[in-house]
Amino acid sequence: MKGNPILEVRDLQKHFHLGSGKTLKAVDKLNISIASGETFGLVGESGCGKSTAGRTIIRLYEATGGEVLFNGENVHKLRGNKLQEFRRHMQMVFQDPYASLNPRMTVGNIIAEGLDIHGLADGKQRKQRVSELLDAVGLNEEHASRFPHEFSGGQRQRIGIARALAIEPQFIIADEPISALDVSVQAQVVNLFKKLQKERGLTYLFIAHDLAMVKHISDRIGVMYLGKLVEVTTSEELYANPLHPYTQSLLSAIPIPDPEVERTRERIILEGEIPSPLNPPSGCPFRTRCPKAMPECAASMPEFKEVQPGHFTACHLY
Ligand SMILES: Nc1ncnc2c1ncn2[C@@H]1O[C@H](COP(=O)(O)OP(=O)(O)OP(=O)(O)O)[C@@H](O)[C@H]1O
Repeated sequence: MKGNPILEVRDLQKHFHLGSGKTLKAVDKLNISIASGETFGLVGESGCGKSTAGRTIIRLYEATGGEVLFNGENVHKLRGNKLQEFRRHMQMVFQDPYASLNPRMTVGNIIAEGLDIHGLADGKQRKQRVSELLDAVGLNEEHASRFPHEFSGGQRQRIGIARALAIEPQFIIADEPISALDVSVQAQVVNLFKKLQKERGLTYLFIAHDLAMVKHISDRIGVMYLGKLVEVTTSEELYANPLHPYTQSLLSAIPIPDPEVERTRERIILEGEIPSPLNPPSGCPFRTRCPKAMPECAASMPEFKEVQPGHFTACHLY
């Protein structure tokens, strides 16, 4: 990690208590530090707890346990003005650019919502800010009077990004912001995130299930499985030297454009489905699908530790 942490997540837990009296541990003792100006990619299959982690960090959900420190302050203890201030500094971009924009509001009013809530600009100044924001995300000021349905998926996500930027946050949680978009526009939106980061010194938590795209934006990547982090390291290191068998299988599923390499390389096909988080396996949560599982994997949960400089994993092989 480069620089001082802006966000520190310590032993974060989010449990859902279901009607049946059962408890679903969607996020189980998550630890992440993110430096100012860094992009941390959080990846894993559907249902592993990525969105719940993001929503608990930004306090859309109350945490069951652990803490989230933002600029050194415990987010889940903030009240009143301090909470309001935190809400200004951390914003979220959602996955579905169709569902997350109010269809009855003009684009200008959607983008200015944060300015209105926080009383940051009105009249001419508000209009000016909206037009600057549209420009920053590659749209133009005429778009302000239109409605979301008049735009393509990629353009709508640009509007969602402009809305998040309006109150000049330091930190953005992007929850699968490109998953709903056509492959051809995914790279454009990733490039927009990168450009905005450079211009504004933003820090990102970038949530994705697709390891291929996340590589292009992340400085470091954390891989999640059944509510737990199984591996964290830099993007380059994760691709060059994945340690956890789960990461190895995710990487082996990414197609390689060179047919000769693609034909000869080994694919790791995981057997079975992800176990239900309501009834997780004993020991390591991945052991029921792991091609390298050993008896001790059922007996105890491996410790999450630094096995090479800056490279952390939770696996009994190391
Ligand atoms: N509000 C909720 N009430 C009960 N269970 C929930 C709730 N939200 C999420 N879950 C459960 O928590 C687990 C983690 O879900 P989450 O949406 O965080 O995963 P994810 O990795 O982001 O998946 P996806 O990419 O499909 O959104 C899942 O088993 C899910 O069913």
